Amino acid sequence: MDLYLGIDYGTSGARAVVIDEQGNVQTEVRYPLQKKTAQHWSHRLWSLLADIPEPLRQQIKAIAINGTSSTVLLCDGAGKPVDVPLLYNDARGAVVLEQLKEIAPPNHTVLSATSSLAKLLWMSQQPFFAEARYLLHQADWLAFLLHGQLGISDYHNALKLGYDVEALEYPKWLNQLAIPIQLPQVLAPGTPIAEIRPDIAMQFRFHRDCLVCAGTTDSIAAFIASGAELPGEAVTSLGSTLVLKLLSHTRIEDARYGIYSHRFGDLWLTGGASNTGGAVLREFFTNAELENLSREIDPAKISNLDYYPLLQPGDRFPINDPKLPPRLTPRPETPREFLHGLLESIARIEARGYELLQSLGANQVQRVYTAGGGATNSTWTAIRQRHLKVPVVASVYTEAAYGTALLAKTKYRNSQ
Ligand SMILES: Nc1ncnc2c1ncn2[C@@H]1O[C@H](COP(=O)(O)OP(=O)(O)OP(=O)(O)O)[C@@H](O)[C@H]1O
Ligand SMILES: O=C(CO)[C@H](O)[C@H](O)CO
Repeated sequence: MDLYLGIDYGTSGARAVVIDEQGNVQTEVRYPLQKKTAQHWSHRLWSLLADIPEPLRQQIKAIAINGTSSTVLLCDGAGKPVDVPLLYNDARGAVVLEQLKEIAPPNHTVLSATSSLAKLLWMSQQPFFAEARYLLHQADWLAFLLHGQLGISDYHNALKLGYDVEALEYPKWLNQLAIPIQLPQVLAPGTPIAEIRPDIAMQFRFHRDCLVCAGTTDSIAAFIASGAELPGEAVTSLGSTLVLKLLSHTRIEDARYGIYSHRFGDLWLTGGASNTGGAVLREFFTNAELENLSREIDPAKISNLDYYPLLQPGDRFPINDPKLPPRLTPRPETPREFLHGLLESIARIEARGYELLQSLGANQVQRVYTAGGGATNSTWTAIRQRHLKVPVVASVYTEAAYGTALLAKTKYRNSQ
């Protein structure tokens, strides 16, 4: 039997899913991510591989990995990180935005405090930069651990670095930054890169010809897993963050609102990512409280509490402002009313996001699939449907790792 392994690195956890040729799940493994260091990521990678039953491991033909979008790190010529990674929502690049504005086209995706290019420019001005040879995304570095080749990425991860996903090259204006670093060579997501390193094949008993493929981002992987495939179909990832992806004939880029488009076959995956979402809910409620209190909420009733739920100042989409203050007051008397206000407010932000995408030219939303921890909340689904005014359905598969395994399978098959 030929099998395919997809690995997902999200905000709170790392997961692995093995699927067969028919797309059936053969096994699923998960670990929490507790530290924001590359060393912790690598420990988790070895644990995930070790937990896949050996008979399955031996039949895996291709592996792909997804990571959080715009989580980047610098490493030396041997692939050793020279400093801690900068996570997707790290906005310290705000201080270099004026410099970037002088060279990047107006409204370009990189003109955001959290873009990979803003992070790279910021890092290039730090003392540790002297040791750096390569800039890699989280998914690139994890795949490197398996295939051993440095400096390779995919055009989903490379979008926020400024890579031109239409012309399939780095734009000329990027050279003006003259940052002395090796930017990754960019492949189509899922492209087989190389066979798994022989020592790793030996240690974990993978077949020697198992291929490691170029990866993607966590939210695109969730989109692939969802079953959405037609223009006008969208996927909201309601995990720690709120991410919108709408399949469209039209490409849209607008840094004012943190809107960008990923290349997706012959179409565009338009959308944006907000810092609001489940991480704010988790700050105030346990998962059990979320379930129990949600059941007591009447979703047909509108909560007039108008929050902008954030854990710290700054959002990326649909308001792109690294200083945007959280708004979590007034605090009502009961936890139920407070939760109702939070769910309603996040639903408003989601609806505002889709309205913006459509007003800027994306296809009209026909249906919204949902992935992530928030997808299980039927009260929230009903509130969101009231705002979105289109059917809101659960994704066919909600695990991003499943989408990444599908990507590996499809690209492996096409390459044979
Ligand atoms: N019943 C619920 N209603 C609403 N939100 C929930 C519920 N249960 C869990 N959540 C939220 O879902 C989030 C966890 O979902 P998920 O595992 O998809 O998050 P994630 O951290 O984004 O995942 P990833 O690690 O893939 O990035 C938590 O932040 C939690 O607040
Ligand atoms: O930036 C994002 C998607 O474009 C997400 O917020 C991040 O990947 C974490 O899920």
